[in-house]
Amino acid sequence: MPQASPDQSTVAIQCQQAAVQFGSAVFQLGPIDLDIQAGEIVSLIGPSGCGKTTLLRAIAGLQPLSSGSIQTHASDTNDCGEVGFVFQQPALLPWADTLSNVQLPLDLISRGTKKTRQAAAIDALRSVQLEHASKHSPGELSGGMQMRASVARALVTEPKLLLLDEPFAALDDMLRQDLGQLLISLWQQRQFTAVMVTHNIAESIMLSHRIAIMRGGKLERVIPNPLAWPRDESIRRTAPFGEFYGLISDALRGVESVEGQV
Ligand SMILES: Nc1ncnc2c1ncn2[C@@H]1O[C@H](COP(=O)(O)OP(=O)(O)OP(=O)(O)O)[C@@H](O)[C@H]1O
Repeated sequence: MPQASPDQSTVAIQCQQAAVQFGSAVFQLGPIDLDIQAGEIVSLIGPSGCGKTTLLRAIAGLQPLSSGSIQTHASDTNDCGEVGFVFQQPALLPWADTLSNVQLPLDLISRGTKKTRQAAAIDALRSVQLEHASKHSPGELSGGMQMRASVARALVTEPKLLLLDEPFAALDDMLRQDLGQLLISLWQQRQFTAVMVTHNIAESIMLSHRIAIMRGGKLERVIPNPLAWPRDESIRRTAPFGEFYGLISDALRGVESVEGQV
C-alpha cells in the first residue's frame, strides 16, 4: 500500500549550522538548521540570489561547507545511486537514445548486469509513460517528454533522496501541472525524500509537505503545508488552497502574518 504521508520518525537530512562562504564574495549562506524527515518533500522558495541552489548543492555534497554540517541518509552509505538530481534543463546526451540516457546512472555506478540495468531503465521509462520513446533520441522528444526522461533518469537508481532545481520552470503551465502530478504519483510508489527549488508558489504548495522561505542566504521560516496529501489539481480551486497561497505570498514579501517553524 502506498504511504499517505512522510515517516515522521526518521530524519533524512539534517543541516546543523550549515554555512557556505564564497571566497571574498559578500554572499553568505546560513548558518542553517533544518531537519527533513524521510519521505518528506520540502520546497525552497525565495527571491533570486537568496541561496536556494547553493543550499541544494550543499545538501547534495556538491558545495563544500565553510562551517557546520549536513548529514543525509544517503551520506550514510557509499552508494552513488542514493541521490537523484533533476535540473531545470533535462541535460540528456543528444547522441544517445532515451533508454541509454535513462540507463546511464546505472552504467556509471556499474550496478547489476547489462540486462538488469536495461530492465530497470525500461521500468523507469514506463513509470513516466515514456516507454514507447525508448529508441528516440532526445532531439526527437518534446520538452515535456525530455523532462520526463530526466525524471526517469533521476529515479532509475531508486534513490532515497531526490534533489530538484526548478525542474519544471522551462515548461508551460499545463505541462508543469502534469509533471507535478507525475511526481506525486511516483512519490506514492517510492516515498523518496525530496528537496525542490522553485519560484512558483502554487507548485510549492501542490508538491511539498513543508515550504522553506529563504532570504539573503538565511532560512527565514519553514511553513508546514496544511493541505491534505497527496493532492490533485482540483485542490487549486479550493478556499484553503487560496488562503495558503496568500499566506506564502505574505511570507515571501516579508509580511509578518504567519507562524513558521524551523
Ligand atoms: N560558485 C560561486 N562563487 C561565488 N558566488 C556564488 C557561487 N555560486 C553562487 N554564488 C552566489 O551566491 C548567491 C546565491 O546564489 P544561488 O544560485 O544559490 O541563489 P538562488 O536563490 O538559487 O538564485 P536564483 O533563484 O536566481 O536561481 C548569489 O549571489 C550568487 O552570485
